[in-house]
Amino acid sequence: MSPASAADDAPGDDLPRRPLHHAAAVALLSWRAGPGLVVCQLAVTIVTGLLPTGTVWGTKLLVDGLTAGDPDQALRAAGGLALLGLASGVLPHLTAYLRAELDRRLDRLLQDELYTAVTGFQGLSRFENPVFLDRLRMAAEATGGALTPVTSGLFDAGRNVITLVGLLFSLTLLSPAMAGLVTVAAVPVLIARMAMVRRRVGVLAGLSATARRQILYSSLITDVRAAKEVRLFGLGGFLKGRVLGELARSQAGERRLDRREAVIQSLLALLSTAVAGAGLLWAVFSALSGGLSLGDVTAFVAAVAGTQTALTGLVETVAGAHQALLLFGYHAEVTSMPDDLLPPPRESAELPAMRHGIELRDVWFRYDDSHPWVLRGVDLTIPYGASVALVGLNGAGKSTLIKLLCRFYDPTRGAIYWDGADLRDVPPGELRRRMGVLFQDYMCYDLTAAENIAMGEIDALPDRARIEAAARLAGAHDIVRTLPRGYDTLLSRIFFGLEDENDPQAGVVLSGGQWQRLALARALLREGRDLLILDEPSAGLDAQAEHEIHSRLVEHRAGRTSLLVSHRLGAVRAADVIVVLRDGEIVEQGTHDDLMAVGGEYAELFELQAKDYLAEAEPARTLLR
Ligand SMILES: Nc1ncnc2c1ncn2[C@@H]1O[C@H](COP(=O)(O)OP(=O)(O)OP(=O)(O)O)[C@@H](O)[C@H]1O
Repeated sequence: MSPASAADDAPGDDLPRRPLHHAAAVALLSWRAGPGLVVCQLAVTIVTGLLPTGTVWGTKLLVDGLTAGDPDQALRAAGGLALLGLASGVLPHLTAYLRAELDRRLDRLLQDELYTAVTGFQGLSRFENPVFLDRLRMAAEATGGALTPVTSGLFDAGRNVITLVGLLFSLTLLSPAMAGLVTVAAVPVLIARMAMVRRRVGVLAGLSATARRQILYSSLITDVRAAKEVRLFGLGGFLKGRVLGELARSQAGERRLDRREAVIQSLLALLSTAVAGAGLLWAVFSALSGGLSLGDVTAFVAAVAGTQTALTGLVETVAGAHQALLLFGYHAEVTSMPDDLLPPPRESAELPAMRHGIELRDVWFRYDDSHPWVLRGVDLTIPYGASVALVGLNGAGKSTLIKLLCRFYDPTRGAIYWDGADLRDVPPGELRRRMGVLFQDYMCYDLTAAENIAMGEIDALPDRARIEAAARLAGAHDIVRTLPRGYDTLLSRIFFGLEDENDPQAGVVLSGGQWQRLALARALLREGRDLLILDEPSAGLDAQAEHEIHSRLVEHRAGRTSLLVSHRLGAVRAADVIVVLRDGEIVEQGTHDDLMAVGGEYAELFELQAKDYLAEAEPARTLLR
């Protein structure tokens, strides 16, 4: 296993720990998101936290003033209570606005951090690792307002603590024993709730593989690319069964959890009721024996209820925040992961323009320790200015070799040198800027034709002449020209805006070969790069287009360092060097004539293809006659 994937798997599927550390990180992020908002919320929190204590004492003064026949005290208390009532009515709205605004800013920051981290991973191995993908999904769940229980929770907890201190102080004046009992009774509630939260997040994390499969199956039901086969092969029922099966599995886990929580919550409610009941009995007996005034009893009952409410609120706040913090733990984990290429690429190193070429020295590669070798001791030179063609049967390792040249992975053993510099010492961004690449599984972007080509070099987007030149070279210009809005035609079934939706010519769907030409134009837009790599550039093209494009490419590649992968051997015969790969090993290399003279694997494949073409041509000619 590569060091990066080992780090991704360890320590298993357990939950990120250190909730207090994460709470501090969220507090710091909130401060970065809006220091003014945080200060305002703090002020509002302190005032709101003192409101219940003020109300308890205001009520006691009012009742005592009324029973003692003291109108001044009663009126002052009533006025104070009215002000407290006003504050209780207004402050929640102010709090809600401040929270929402802080959450919006925090969310932008979190998403920025997450996407910066994910786009910063230079290799591909993470994105093929299901453990990492699960963590990424959990990390993404920490955005979109999921951290509200933490940000609001920090203030809510502060408010509840202030309320509690005030009420417990009042309660201690009336009955120290009762104050102690209420506090002690809250401890098991807190412990039980925390355990419940940890368990819930643990169960949800354990179900993430189920959720991943559920998403996979349901996307197959709705994906336009799968729609043809799903209908033709009648796979709808099968896929639906899979989705519902996974759903039932995840719901069973959640159901067990809900039942367990319902039982524990009921027991905790019983405990709170018993404590409140005991307090009420004590107050009644004390009042009957003359130990407490009517105002004291009112204040006591309100204080016990207020304390229990504040304690329950505190426990719920902490529990909710704890759950969100565990999600934030995944976010913190993903955003602090080191690069998956080890050792981390040096950002400052420069890659000089190519002078001599690229050399693979005894390169061995496998995707993972558990996978078989894909490349076995490859020694290959791509000389500067030469066109090299790579051929071989399916699975021989051709695309893998290209991925290593782009440094999406590092060789497991051996090394690749660019003019003598080990690719491990070259910043991947710098390396990739030197290349134009057409991948076998190229992208079709839901963007305009011009944008689809400009994706190869986004700075060239305003330069229509350059885009057109690349399109001409790839044989795409005549196709794009005839589109309803030429280069500005949206290539998509999905319409972006309402105005587009009403335009019947808004989105255009291209054929496979037409997409192929656009993807080729994208690679050719990166003109003047040191290395041009084309992996099956004519796979989807008709015979005429293939011939036309290959003739142009032969011309274009002349004098340029290039690597061409193709199964159509007629297309590679003009290459300076043809390399035959079999099961990850180079078995032959030389010019077309050399290899034909040797009569080995290349010659055999070439003759086979040539014979097929001739055999196909013969009946066609007969038919035409
Ligand atoms: N991401 C991956 N993870 C694990 N194994 C992979 C991965 N990509 C390719 N392989 C395996 O590596 C081997 C070589 O695949 P590769 O795509 O390099 O072959 P290829 O020569 O380009 O084949 P083709 O002519 O079919 O395109 C195959 O056995 C394939 O299963």
